Order: sequence, then C-alpha cells, then structure tokens
Amino acid sequence: MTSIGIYGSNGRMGRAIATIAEGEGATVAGGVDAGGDPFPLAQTADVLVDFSTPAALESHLAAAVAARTPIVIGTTGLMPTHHALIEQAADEIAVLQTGNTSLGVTLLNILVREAAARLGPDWDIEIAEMHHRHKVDAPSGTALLLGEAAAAGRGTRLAEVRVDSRAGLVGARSEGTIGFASLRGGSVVGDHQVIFAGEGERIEIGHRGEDRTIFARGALKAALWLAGRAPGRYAMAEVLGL
Ligand SMILES: NC(=O)C1=CN([C@@H]2O[C@H](COP(=O)(O)OP(=O)(O)OC[C@H]3O[C@@H](n4cnc5c(N)ncnc54)[C@H](OP(=O)(O)O)[C@@H]3O)[C@@H](O)[C@H]2O)C=CC1
Ligand SMILES: O=C(O)C1=N[C@H](C(=O)O)C[C@H](O)C1
Repeated sequence: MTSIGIYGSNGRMGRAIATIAEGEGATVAGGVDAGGDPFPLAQTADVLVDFSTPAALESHLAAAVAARTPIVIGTTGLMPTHHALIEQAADEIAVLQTGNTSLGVTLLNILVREAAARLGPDWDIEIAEMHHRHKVDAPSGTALLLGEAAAAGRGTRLAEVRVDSRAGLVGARSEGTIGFASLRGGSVVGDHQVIFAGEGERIEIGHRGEDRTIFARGALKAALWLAGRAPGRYAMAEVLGL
C-alpha cells in the first residue's frame, strides 16, 4: 500500500485523513506538527500531504524536494511568494496544490468558469463563504479558487479584479470586479456560494461541506494518484477525471 506522510497531522484535517486512510487504500507513514522536522518523514513516505500553515510551507517543500517525494498541498492562506515556491518545487517533483480537495467543489469550479465565460461582463460576480470559528484565513482558499475560475472564464486574472470586502462609503461597484464576503461562526465545515447578478435576475451556484471527510477523501485520492508521477503541477480535475 502507498504510505502517506501528513504535515499537520494533529489538526482537524490531519486527523480526518488518518481516520479514513486505510479504507482508501493507504497507510500513514507518520506525521509532523509545529516544531517537528519535516525531512525524515519526506524520506520515508511515498507521498506527502500538507494541511498545516503557510509559514511551514517553505520547509515542507524543501523536505519534499530533497527526498524527491510528491506532495499534495491543501493548506490555504497562501501568498504569491508561496505560489512561486510551489512553481519552483514542481520543476523537481510532482505537486498538486488546491484550496479544496472535494469532488463537489472541483466540479463547481468547472461550472463557475463555464458560467463566467458564457455570461458577459455586465453580470456581476460575488463570492460568499462561511466557515467555523477557528478558521484563520479569509477569503477561504476555495473562494479564491472559485474566483480564479470566474476570472479565467472571463479571460482575466483574479489579482486584477479582486475586491476582498466592503465597508463604509466605498462607492458604486466597478464593472468586471469579483467581490468576496467571508463569514465565520460555529462549526460550519465550509459553505461557498457564487452569485452571478444580472439586470433583473440572479444565478446562484454553490457547495456546502457537511463533513471534513469529503476533503480527506479527495486528498487521499490525490496523494495515491500523485505517487510515482513525473515532476510537474497537477490538478484535482485530473485526479477525479472531470
Ligand atoms: N484544501 C482543502 O480541501 C482544505 C484545506 N484546509 C486547510 O488546511 C489547513 C489546516 O486546516 P485544519 O486542519 O482545519 O487546521 P488545524 O489548525 O486544525 O491544524 C493545523 C495543523 O498544522 C500544524 N502545524 C502548525 N505549524 C506547523 C509546522 N510548522 N509544521 C507542521 N505542522 C504544523 C498544527 O500543529 P500544532 O497543533 O502543533 O500547532 C496543526 O496540527 C488550513 O490552511 C485550512 O484552510 C482545510 C480543509 C480542507
Ligand atoms: O479551513 C477550513 O476548514 C477549510 N479550508 C479550505 C478553504 O480555505 O477553502 C477548504 C474548506 O472550505 C475548509
């Protein structure tokens, strides 16, 4: 069986992955948490999964590259510097980075891109998300993933049209922007809604995560699929055959 090394193994996601690993055809090679050394685990595992914190990503990638071990990165709150490090690592090893490993969001991403491409720029796009009270980053990685898909559908880049939140006298909406709203509270696993608002009508498509198992299952599928692959960037849609 393929052995999985978990960065962030004591966290909500790390525990969810370990719980279902055997049923998905994987064994757990071990885990690393805050203060741990990521290098030995990278040497022993067939493939790594990272659900930890952005601050740890650089050392996790260095360990994966040194051991030539593929890595699935689910950690969110990543900055452009992290994405540059991921690109560099993908020259050496197989890497899959996504803000959401679930089947539902992977399909939603495709639908959002398609809708944005077919609807003109006079349809305003807003993305709302809600998560549990412990979540530390906003907008969520999934919201940004969906925003990238919407922007790509329109032939633009999210960085050029992103509006993160509104408060006070912000003025009328600028055409072509993509807005984000983040709510936090309780134990919500992860809800996302993409709203296409036109003149006199609205289209709303979304996803509600009811259990972290959906992310854990997707992460394990991705890890098993990635093990033994050639260096490069890979995507959840490829893993799931969508
Ligand atoms: N892509 C996806 O589908 C999903 C992504 N996520 C993302 O995954 C990440 C983790 O989420 P969640 O499990 O809820 O968070 P938790 O806070 O529950 O867990 C984070 C874990 O990371 C560990 N950690 C902190 N620093 C380091 C370090 N330097 N090296 C290794 N491990 C470290 C923590 O260890 P310690 O306890 O010792 O501090 C903890 O075990 C978040 O960014 C979240 O947004 C979540 C769900 C799905
Ligand atoms: O922190 C979480 O819990 C989640 N994080 C991911 C995100 O930022 O989108 C995925 C999921 O929504 C749960």
